[in-house]
Amino acid sequence: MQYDRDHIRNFCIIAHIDHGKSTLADRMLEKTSTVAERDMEEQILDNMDIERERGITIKARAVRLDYLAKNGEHYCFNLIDTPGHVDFNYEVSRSLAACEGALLVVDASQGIEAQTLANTYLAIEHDLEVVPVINKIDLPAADPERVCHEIEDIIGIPAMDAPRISAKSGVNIEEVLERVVTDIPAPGGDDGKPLKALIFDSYYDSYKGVIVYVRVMEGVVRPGMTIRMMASGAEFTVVETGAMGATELIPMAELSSGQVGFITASIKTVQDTTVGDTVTDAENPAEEPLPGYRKVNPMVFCGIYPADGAKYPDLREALEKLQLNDAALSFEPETSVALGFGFRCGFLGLLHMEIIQERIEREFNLDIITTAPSVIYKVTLTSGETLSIDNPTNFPDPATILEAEEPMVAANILTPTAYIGNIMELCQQRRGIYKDTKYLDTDRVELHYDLPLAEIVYDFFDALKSRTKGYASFDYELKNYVSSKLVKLDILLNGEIVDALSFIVFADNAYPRARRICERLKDNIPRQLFEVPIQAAIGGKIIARETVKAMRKDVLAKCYGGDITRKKKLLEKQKEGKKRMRQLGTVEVPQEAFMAVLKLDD
Ligand SMILES: Nc1nc2c(ncn2[C@@H]2O[C@H](COP(=O)(O)OP(=O)(O)OP(=O)(O)O)[C@@H](O)[C@H]2O)c(=O)[nH]1
Repeated sequence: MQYDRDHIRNFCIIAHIDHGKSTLADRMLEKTSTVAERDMEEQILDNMDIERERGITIKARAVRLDYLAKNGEHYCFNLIDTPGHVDFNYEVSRSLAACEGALLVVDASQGIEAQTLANTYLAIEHDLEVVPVINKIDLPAADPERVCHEIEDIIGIPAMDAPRISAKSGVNIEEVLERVVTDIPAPGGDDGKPLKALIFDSYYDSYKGVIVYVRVMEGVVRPGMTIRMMASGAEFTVVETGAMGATELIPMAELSSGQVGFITASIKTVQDTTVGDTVTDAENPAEEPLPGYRKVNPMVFCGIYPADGAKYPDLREALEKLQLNDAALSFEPETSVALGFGFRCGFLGLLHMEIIQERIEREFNLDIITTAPSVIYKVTLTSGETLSIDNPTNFPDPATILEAEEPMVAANILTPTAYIGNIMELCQQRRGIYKDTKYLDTDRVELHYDLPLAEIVYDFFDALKSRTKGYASFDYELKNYVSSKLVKLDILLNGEIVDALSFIVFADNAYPRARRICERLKDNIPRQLFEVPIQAAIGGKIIARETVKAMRKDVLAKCYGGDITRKKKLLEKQKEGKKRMRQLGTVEVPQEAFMAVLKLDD
């Protein structure tokens, strides 16, 4: 069906995690018969397995719906799904830039939370029309009246007549669809101008190459045209253009301004189609790209090694395949004395890192060992040279360092007032610098802290949740680099440095941290045939020590009598048990030890 621009609505759904964004999207697909009910798999928009299991949306997706409104006219809805986690904030901002409006879903039992605010501010910044929707009215704890007031008081947009719905049981979904028609403006744009299309997502398809999701702002794009990516400069000939159905791509002769759709052009890698870039016509290029493009840099790094060294090529293949679809994932080969050949991998944040690790293990069936996550430190040497260090092993000798700097983030913590004390204590422990407190209403505040990224990277979010019974939410963005007293802590097992366990720590915390790590390693390393000293050292000076006592474990001891098959079985079993162990020098270390080192919070 053809729609004129007045009958197009481009919008997204924004919400705090778990407030029901994906469920509402599914209901809208159903009600507009975009997907027949029998084909309706739970949460079509979340189409990765892990997403479905974890119930979180990782990548932005878009879908086109045809809606027959009460006024008897057909409307084309382009619904753009946005990721819901702080790691993916940039992708969210690009998805918003593709829209004219946003449905703001708020859980009627929870009210406004950190991501609700963060996303709403982003939407307002992008001049979107924000339409509040109160969800989960079926819950006994639902208090839609209070939540409407909250939206008016805190965000400052009218909300008293917001649709009150239950996305789960399908109550009042029609009302939401009508609001999209009446409240969200139609897109603008001029087909006569040179092409400008915003890339807001892309993924790799083994038949068509990269499928680029775009919002056309000006001009027209059609098959046969030569297009240029304005940031990367790469040029391609368009093979196909069209719209996104819920389960398939629908080819169309062209995409004109105001429309959301896809382009294929035999593009081999998503690196050529970075989110936020502008697609233009190579023969009649736009003068300026669309605003807001940013190169996304990984913030957190860790080493990934195959548990079985022979699987190194398989690990490379897995990472290459994952990267086809994930421009934010970076990796390069590295070697560790302890772990052999592996890769240094860069991620947007911890969630992103966990997702990639999980996918390598599940989708590629590889056992891997990951080293402690690290941020990028900047070091200026006495020679004047400056270094970026993403691997603790490369941290230079303290004597050669003039200045070391670490990344700071501006953190935004939303909490009921009852937990302010607990949170301040936690932030203090993590070297946070208090900025200010903003009272949102009588029982809720927003705390602002500057925190070192290294201190929140591993378990800050969990620690925050446990100190606030899950009520606080948290959001951050990279702020700047500040000078800091940093040292490299080395761990020695049986007198040998294990490079994969080295990490960088704030100098004043080095002693307690070293002691704690030695204790943890002692708990995690099983007894061996000989006594194993565990030591922590800074630049050769030992600052903590524990010992794993020797023990001889003879698995055959129980096997008196000579049944050889039983003996074999026991030996096999012992071998199984060993698989997850790693020989580090002379000592066998289980995989868990690598992560145990990082748990700061007891
Ligand atoms: N009782 C009730 N539960 C709901 C309703 N809508 C969604 N849920 C449930 O809330 C949980 C989260 O819903 P999702 O739609 O996955 O939330 P989301 O906002 O998409 O979450 P992310 O994708 O992780 O940001 C799921 O268990 C849903 O079944 C509702 O109207 N009532």
